[in-house]
Amino acid sequence: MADSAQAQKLVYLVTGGCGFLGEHVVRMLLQREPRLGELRVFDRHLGPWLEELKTGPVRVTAIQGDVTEAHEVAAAVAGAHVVIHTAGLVDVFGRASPETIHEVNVQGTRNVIEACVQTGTQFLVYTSSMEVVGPNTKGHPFYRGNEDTLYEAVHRHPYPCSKALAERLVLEANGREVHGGLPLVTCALRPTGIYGEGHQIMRDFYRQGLRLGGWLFRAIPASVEHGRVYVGNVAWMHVLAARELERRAALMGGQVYFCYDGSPYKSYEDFNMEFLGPCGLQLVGARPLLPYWVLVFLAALNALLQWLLRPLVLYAPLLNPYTLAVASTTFTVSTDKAQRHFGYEPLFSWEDSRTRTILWVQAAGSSAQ
Ligand SMILES: NC(=O)C1=CN([C@@H]2O[C@H](COP(=O)(O)OP(=O)(O)OC[C@H]3O[C@@H](n4cnc5c(N)ncnc54)[C@H](O)[C@@H]3O)[C@@H](O)[C@H]2O)C=CC1
Ligand SMILES: CC(C)CCC[C@@H](C)[C@H]1CC[C@H]2[C@@H]3[C@H](O)CC4=CC(=O)CC[C@]4(C)[C@H]3CC[C@]12C
Repeated sequence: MADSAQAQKLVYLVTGGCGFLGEHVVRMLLQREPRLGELRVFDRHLGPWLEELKTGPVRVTAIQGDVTEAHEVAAAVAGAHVVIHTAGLVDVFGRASPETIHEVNVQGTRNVIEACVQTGTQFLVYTSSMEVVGPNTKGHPFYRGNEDTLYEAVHRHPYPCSKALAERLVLEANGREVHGGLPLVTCALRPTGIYGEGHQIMRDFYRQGLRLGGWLFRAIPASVEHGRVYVGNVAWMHVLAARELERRAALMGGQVYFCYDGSPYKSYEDFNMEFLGPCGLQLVGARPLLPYWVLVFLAALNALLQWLLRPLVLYAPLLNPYTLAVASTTFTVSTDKAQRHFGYEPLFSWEDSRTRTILWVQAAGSSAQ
């Protein structure tokens, strides 16, 4: 990827390329990366939509594989110039065991790093999460913070623990010598709560509202701000970061970047209503209908039931002590680091992001998608 090879076509690998974010990264690369020569999409479950991409000018290679299998990862990485590692087990509901979450998120990331080192792939962008910072278990607010804001990051839940460990591995790997003698250049992107087309929890809230006759009931005070970012902008940030890692290796290598855009600061529920409202739902109550201690009790009861029922059935409701703590603690970012370091500007305005999401909720809510 030297100056003389400006026209060189590059091979990109996207792990988790069939997930909610991964699919947007894949489509964004195809639309906006002029140097793309081959796109490898690696996922445990390949989506049927990949077939339609194979007819375009860029070679799209679908690879069914598991990031926990080092040899499968190494085979997929071999010959790639850039890896965008989005694959992960996103589970804060207790569906998977802590061991499985660790295996996929930490060992999987270790496998990706080692594959880059062994095969000589020099550029790695990792999808981290706001959760590597917080909210912490003490419920301290993180109000319009940035990458340098001091915050007591205390993790107990397996998901944020795994993302924090994996992020550290990626950052520590920056500068390692890869096969061929060049240095590995890595960075980590930390999205806040991602929304947009394909957001399953949003679809679930919509369906639940429809079942309740069009009503949703406020659980969290409107004053609690929750950071959200549109999936198209998160994808765009990945594409830009991957593109600029080579040119700005000294500046970007080993750095973390929060993902941000023009989405407004609101509570989790009020933000969701930006989409669910136009789809005909109403949020009842200016204040939470239940006192907070009742929610704490219900969340604890859900956790107990999950544990008791585990031998018989998987009981994994949205409300548990961890999700309640995340939803009821202010966590918002305000930063321009990605703009300063690699020229990121959101590709989609808030109005555009909102419209696209509303159209998707309407379509997804009424189909079996
Ligand atoms: N959804 C959100 O709000 C946020 C997500 N993130 C991170 O973004 C990344 C993508 O998340 P989403 O798209 O929301 O999740 P997702 O569950 O929709 O996508 C993850 C993809 O990874 C694949 N995958 C899981 N285990 C795998 C394995 N062992 N081997 C190969 N592929 C595997 C899944 O099949 C899936 O296609 C994750 O790393 C997550 O931690 C970060 C912040 C917020
Ligand atoms: C009435 C209930 C208390 C409402 C429950 C909402 C929760 C299911 C969601 C509230 C906040 C979400 C999390 C947040 O957006 C940050 C995240 C980052 C990630 O990396 C993965 C997803 C998530 C943990 C996200 C999950 C759902 C919530 C807990």
